[in-house]
Parts: sequence; C-alpha cells; structure tokens
Amino acid sequence: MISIDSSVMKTEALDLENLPASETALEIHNLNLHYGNKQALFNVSMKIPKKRVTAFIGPSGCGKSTLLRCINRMNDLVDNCKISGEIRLHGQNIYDKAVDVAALRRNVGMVFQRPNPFPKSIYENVVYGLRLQGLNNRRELDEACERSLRGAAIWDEVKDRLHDNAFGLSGGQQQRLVIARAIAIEPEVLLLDEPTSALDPISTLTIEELITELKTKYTVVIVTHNMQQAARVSDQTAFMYMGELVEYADTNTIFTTPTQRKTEDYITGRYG
Ligand SMILES: Nc1ncnc2c1ncn2[C@@H]1O[C@H](COP(=O)(O)OP(=O)(O)OP(=O)(O)O)[C@@H](O)[C@H]1O
Repeated sequence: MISIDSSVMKTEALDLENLPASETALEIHNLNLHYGNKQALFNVSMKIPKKRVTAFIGPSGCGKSTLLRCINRMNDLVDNCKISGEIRLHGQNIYDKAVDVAALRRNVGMVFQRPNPFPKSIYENVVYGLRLQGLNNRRELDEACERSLRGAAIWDEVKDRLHDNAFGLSGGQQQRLVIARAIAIEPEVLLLDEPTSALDPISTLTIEELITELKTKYTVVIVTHNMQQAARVSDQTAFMYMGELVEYADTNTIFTTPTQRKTEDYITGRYG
C-alpha cells in the first residue's frame, strides 16, 4: 500500500455520490467517448467537488488524459472524436450547442506535461490572456502579473527579471510560470495533465506544495502516473481502467481500503 502522510490529509472525506450542488464544481454524467471506432471512455459518471484536488490515476492508456481533456473540450480539436453524455459546470452542460468554447477554456484552464511558455518575456507570458481580453492598463497588468506569479509561488525567483525571456527559466520554474499564466485570467477550474512528469524531484515537490495552495482558490483536477503524488496532493482519487471509472472515493480510502479488486491490484503494484 502507498503510505499516506497524515499531515497532508487535511480535508475530511466527502460523500461524493450525494454531494450537494453547492459543493459540486463539475458533474460528469454518462460520458462516452470514441476516437474513430475505438471507445476510450465508457459511461463515466462522477461529481468533482469545488476547491479540492481530484486525482485521476490508472495504467497507461486507461483514459485519464482523455477524461481530463473532456472537461475543457480539448478533445473537440481531435478529428473523429465523438462524445456523448454530459459534463455540467454550474448546472450547464458544457457540450450544449450554446456554449462558448473559448469562454469555457478561460474558466477551465489547463497545464500540460511539458512546460509550454510562449517565446516572450516572463511578464508577457503571464499577462497574455489578459491582453487577449483587451486589458491594456499598465498598472492593472502589473498588479495581475505580480498576483499571479505570487499565486504560482514563483514571484521571488523572477521579480527582478520580469522582462527576460521565459525560456531562460528552469523547467520547474517554467511550469510554475505556465500555472501563473493560467491563473492570471482567474479560472474556476485548473486541469493539470501530469504537470511534474518532466521535472526533477525538487521541482516536483515545489509544484506539489503549490497544488495544495491552489485548491484554496481553485478546483484542481490532476492526472498523474505517480501514485505517491496522488496520495500526497489529492483529496479524492478516481481509479480508471480501460476507459472505465472503477472506483472513486476520498484518497485515503482508495489507498488504504479500496473496495474494488482492480484498484487494490493497481495500488499494490500488481500491474500498471
Ligand atoms: N487523439 C487520439 N486519437 C486516437 N486515439 C487516442 C487519441 N488520444 C488517446 N487515444 C487512445 O485512447 C486511449 C486512452 O488514452 P489516454 O491518453 O486518455 O490514456 P491515459 O490514461 O492518459 O494514458 P497515459 O497515462 O499513457 O498518458 C488510449 O488507447 C489511446 O491510445
């Protein structure tokens, strides 16, 4: 079994099946996804609570990233991808025809496995989304830049070099910069797709500490290969296997007393 650091398990377990609407950030309902003829998600239903960290775990190819990408409709960009079912954000199905996908993606930010700063200064990276929204007031941009960099725990490291190119930062710093860019436009939900898999252990720890900070303001959903990481940072964990959601519960339960044999086999390292 994965050991759980009790100091990290701060939040009490929720009744995820009966989560009240006021505590629910996202409700996924009977979600099915096909890439061409291949079905990658089977009838996934779950409620993701507000301002907590939810981890998706499971062996390679089980559909973790696919499920994550459904939450801000990134899969719309994939040819031949067909989706049925619903994902409700504030009770509205994000797959409704009336939904403005660009607005959805502003509200549901995403950070990828490899840091992807733009070839611009640190400052311009952070304020990029705000400029796109038409904000040009220097003082407001300066404030948003500082607030976002502080929120991503990188302000002290970069405050004296804001106008240097972002490519001069280390990988771990770049990833925190990308998180600052994501939070600058004040999303409600942050999707993190294996955000530390390209980073060294120290940078990984820094990002994990940051994730714990981020949940005070945002609903965080993280895909990770690393079970220790899921155990350390998440409040609830969803175990997926071959496109199905096998078990979803608070992290402590998943890692200590899972109810499903497949979950137990995975977390005890029998496969994956
Ligand atoms: N763009 C795509 N076109 C076709 N098939 C895809 C595409 N993206 C993913 N798949 C397939 O869908 C299934 C789920 O993939 P997905 O990337 O969601 O899994 P994962 O659990 O995130 O895997 P990993 O941990 O290896 O990243 C896999 O069989 C994969 O090959």
